[in-house]
Amino acid sequence: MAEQQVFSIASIPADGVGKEVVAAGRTVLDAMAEQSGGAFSFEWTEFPWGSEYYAEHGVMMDPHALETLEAFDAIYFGAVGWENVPDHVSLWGLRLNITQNFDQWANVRPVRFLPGVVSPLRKAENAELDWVVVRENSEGEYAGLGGRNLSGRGPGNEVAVQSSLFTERGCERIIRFAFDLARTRTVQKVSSVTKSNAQQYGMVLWDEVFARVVRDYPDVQTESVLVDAMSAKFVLHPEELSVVVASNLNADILSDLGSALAGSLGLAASANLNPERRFPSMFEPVHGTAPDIAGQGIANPVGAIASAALMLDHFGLHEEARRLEAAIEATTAAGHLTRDIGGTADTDEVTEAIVEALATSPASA
Ligand SMILES: NC(=O)c1ccc[n+]([C@@H]2O[C@H](COP(=O)([O-])OP(=O)(O)OC[C@H]3O[C@@H](n4cnc5c(N)ncnc54)[C@H](O)[C@@H]3O)[C@@H](O)[C@H]2O)c1
Ligand SMILES: O=C(O)C[C@@H](O)C(=O)O
Ligand SMILES: [K+]
Ligand SMILES: [Mn+2]
Repeated sequence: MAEQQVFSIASIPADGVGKEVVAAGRTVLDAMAEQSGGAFSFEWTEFPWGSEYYAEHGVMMDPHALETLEAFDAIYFGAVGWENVPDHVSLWGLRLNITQNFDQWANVRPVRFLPGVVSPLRKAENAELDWVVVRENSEGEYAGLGGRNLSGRGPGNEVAVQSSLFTERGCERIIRFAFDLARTRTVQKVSSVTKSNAQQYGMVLWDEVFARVVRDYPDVQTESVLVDAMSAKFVLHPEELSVVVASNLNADILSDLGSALAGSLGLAASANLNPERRFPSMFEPVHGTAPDIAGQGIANPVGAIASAALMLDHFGLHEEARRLEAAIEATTAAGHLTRDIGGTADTDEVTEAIVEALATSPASA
């Protein structure tokens, strides 16, 4: 028998529904390991970092957290943000602390339409819709550059500067990533998104890099679209999309729009990748902590479980990743739906249904 593959995963459920959906994802992955008959398994270490940790320690994560996390094969993340901590403190203290320090510069966010889930898009009824947002995840509007109270102008006159950073290397690596991804897809097309009519420095640089990189991929269709027009295109002509590459903030917004069009924020998966594999990559649902429904056991676990499928891909377990995606589809098709997508099932029921769907499809390993 082949040697058992053991993957060590740091889980950081953090806050709100993050805890509920990470628990669901772990249940599913452990069931898959069990079904593999010993071919692979997951060694979990859970970290208590997040807003409750902040209340106790005054920091979002342990001061040595990054050193600790470096040893893992991957990070499985929930969501961060709660009312006791300002959102910019919790986000920078946890999610962005990890993505930026581990140079997880490519954030892959597929927009997937699932059987049995009603989309608010009329087009979804008669077109095969399937696209992926590639988010630049290391610079742009999230460079963290700026400051407040620059010259002590006195009460009522405060000023703040928030600068974007665009580097030629940063643009080039994410644009090439988008093209390489497009080559693996049925429709080989890359749509580049900026706002370069107004943002005349950084986003013009992005456009110029895009125009240069395009020449290396003559087999791939391309377009350059302004972000306001792209948001309309998501709604009116989504069938024309395959890979959509955009800066950090623009892609953040577009990916929530994409999830909503597919039916709910609770469905969308994401991978924060360090493609060089110098650091661990991090897998998390696109959504946040959903304070309005947290603690009730009704969160949609599909986004987190589909993120686990992206993690399986990262481990090289591609057939298992496809098997998990098929199990998610079988589950929604059979009507196991949480409330956000019009059903009545709770988190555990959907999770169990996915585990059962896996049990009836043969393991590949
Ligand atoms: N990556 C992250 O950790 C991340 C992402 C987004 C927001 N946040 C944080 O989360 C907090 C809440 O932010 P928000 O309200 O803007 O966005 P949100 O994604 O938490 O919630 C927006 C809406 O989507 C719904 N929703 C989200 N996930 C769901 C799920 N799994 N199942 C069913 N419904 C779901 C919520 O109930 C809410 O109505 C803030 O503190 C914010 O900073 C964190
Ligand atoms: O933009 C962020 O980093 C927070 C959140 O909105 C996300 O999509 O991860
Ligand atoms: K998240
Ligand atoms: Mn977001």
